[in-house]
Amino acid sequence: MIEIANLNQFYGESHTLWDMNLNAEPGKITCVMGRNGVGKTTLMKSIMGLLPSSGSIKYQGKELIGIAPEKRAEIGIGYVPQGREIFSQLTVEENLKIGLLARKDKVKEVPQRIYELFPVLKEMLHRKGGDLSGGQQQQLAIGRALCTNPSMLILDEPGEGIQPNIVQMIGEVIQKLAKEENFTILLVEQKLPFSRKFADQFVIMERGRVVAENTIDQLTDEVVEQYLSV
Ligand SMILES: Nc1ncnc2c1ncn2[C@@H]1O[C@H](COP(=O)(O)OP(=O)(O)OP(=O)(O)O)[C@@H](O)[C@H]1O
Repeated sequence: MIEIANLNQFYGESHTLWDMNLNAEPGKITCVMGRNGVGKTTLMKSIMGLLPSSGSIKYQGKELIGIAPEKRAEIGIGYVPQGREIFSQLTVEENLKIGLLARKDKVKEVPQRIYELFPVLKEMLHRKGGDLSGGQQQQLAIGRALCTNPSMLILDEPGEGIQPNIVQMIGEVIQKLAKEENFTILLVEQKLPFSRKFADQFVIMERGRVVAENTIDQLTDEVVEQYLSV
């Protein structure tokens, strides 16, 4: 369980997150939505400690504010950033092994489970990250995050710029992690069909604040019209 309370974040003088409160539970997919520029990515980066913020972010009861990003990975939070951030000159295997560096247990080999979830990564193990398609890179970014041995995944727009069948497959993998392995999943996703199909809960942001949250069946056309239509 992640519990965010009174979270504030500033870019210099610019106040971006305002007293944000948000909880995400294990076994569930919580989808953060909102129009462009409302602070979704800023929230994800703040949770990972990549941006300074104040307030409280507790994961499994442990306070994360003041803890370095690499320690947050050690505590069990895996991060799949917007734009994937694959190392294009490194091979698929080398990219995956970067995830292993965050582990305390000194595991040196990529767990087979990653290749079961994403068979294409095994097929392309010795290819350069930069040679992969967008969909393959997204699978690699998720695989690399899973190599840190997390119990929670944060994904920032995993479906962005990816062909629909791969987006679907990624949704199914995330759902499997939540339902079968009790992962806490917090993801930013703009696409309504994806959220409605895979999420359990939604949270809508506007100008750095949470303005609506509920179970996904309550994401009605009226709510969409009010907060998400452009
Ligand atoms: N490095 C930065 N320095 C200053 N302001 C920033 C910086 N990054 C983002 N912002 C501003 O903070 C606000 C929130 O941006 P953020 O990227 O978190 O929004 P978002 O909801 O993720 O948007 P999108 O859907 O376009 O990805 C925006 O007004 C943006 O211009």
